[in-house]
Amino acid sequence: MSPAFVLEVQTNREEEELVESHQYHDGVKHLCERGLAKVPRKYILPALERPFISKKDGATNLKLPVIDLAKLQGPDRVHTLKSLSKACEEYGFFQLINHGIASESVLNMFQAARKFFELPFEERSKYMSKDQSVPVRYGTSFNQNKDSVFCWRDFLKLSCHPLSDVLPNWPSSPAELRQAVVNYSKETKSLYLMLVKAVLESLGLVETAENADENDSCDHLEEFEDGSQLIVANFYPSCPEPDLTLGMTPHSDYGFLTLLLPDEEVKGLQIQHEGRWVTVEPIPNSFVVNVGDHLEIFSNGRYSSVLHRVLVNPFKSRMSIASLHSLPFNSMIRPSPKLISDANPRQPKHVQRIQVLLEDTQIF
Ligand SMILES: O=C(O)CCC(=O)C(=O)O
Ligand SMILES: [Fe+2]
Repeated sequence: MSPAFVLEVQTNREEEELVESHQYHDGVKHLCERGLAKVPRKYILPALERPFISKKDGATNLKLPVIDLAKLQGPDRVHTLKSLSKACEEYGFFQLINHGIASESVLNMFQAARKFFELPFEERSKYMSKDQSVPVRYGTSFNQNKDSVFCWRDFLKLSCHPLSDVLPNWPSSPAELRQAVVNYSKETKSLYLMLVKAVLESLGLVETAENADENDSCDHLEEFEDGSQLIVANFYPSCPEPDLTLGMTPHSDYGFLTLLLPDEEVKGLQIQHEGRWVTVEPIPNSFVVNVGDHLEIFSNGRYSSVLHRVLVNPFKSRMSIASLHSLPFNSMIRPSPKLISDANPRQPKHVQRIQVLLEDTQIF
């Protein structure tokens, strides 16, 4: 074979890959709409990273520890705080029931997000951007600018703080989206603040509700009130070969807490627990809440930001809505001094696990 011929074949292949990779950047939904019988090479994970490599993986469904918000606010608070602490230490996850957010608000949020994903590609693609700091971003995979293998997910990310600044940038279509996200983000923010208060209390950083000096606990909460909030709508189309790819590859969330509404009909979220992948069984009308990297750092490793991932399936698309919360942009996240002691020294290893970092958040 002449060198010129080899070069030509190589160039053609590179060109093909370029054309292909452009298609992949348009998202999985767009790709599936054109009909797919097989998973394209770009989404095929190396054999050892595929979802069903071990028989044990995913064989068990897991009922996460349940925290009842109504009990957290009543006479059972101290006992419930202990359960909260145990869940954050042992699982990094819990399900929150009786959360008080109206089902209408949840439904409207899901419906608006679903309608967004159903818009023609030209409309959705207006919000594609490489810039991670923009207040609205439609995209695909985990980080499409870095991933060598893509995951089977499209997303819409809406920055929610401060609302008055970001709102004019949010998609104007579908018509109901802005109002649905405003309502939902306000409700999840106040729920998050209740949970943060409980978390601080469970770590012994504020006094129990009955004894607390109002001003003292408010001081602590101010930074959290002004914190960042990102709402992420995830869409995972059904997949012809689900054992070759993942909706989201193993990751931990960057913030303090994530309040997740998983699809109630379609399972898919798996967490790493006791050395294996287990599938979360969502309880209807509840949130799945997880500890993020910033809380792991802040708690000096007492609470765990646990790896999780998402399976896809050949039958049905899946949706989830995540609300990720942390301190304001540019804040320093470091272990609370009260949680560092000779017996529990500062744990630098916990800082290294951060995988998704808001660009301006410093961690040291
Ligand atoms: O779709 C899910 O159940 C999980 C989504 C997730 O992990 C995330 O958005 O960070
Ligand atoms: Fe996550």
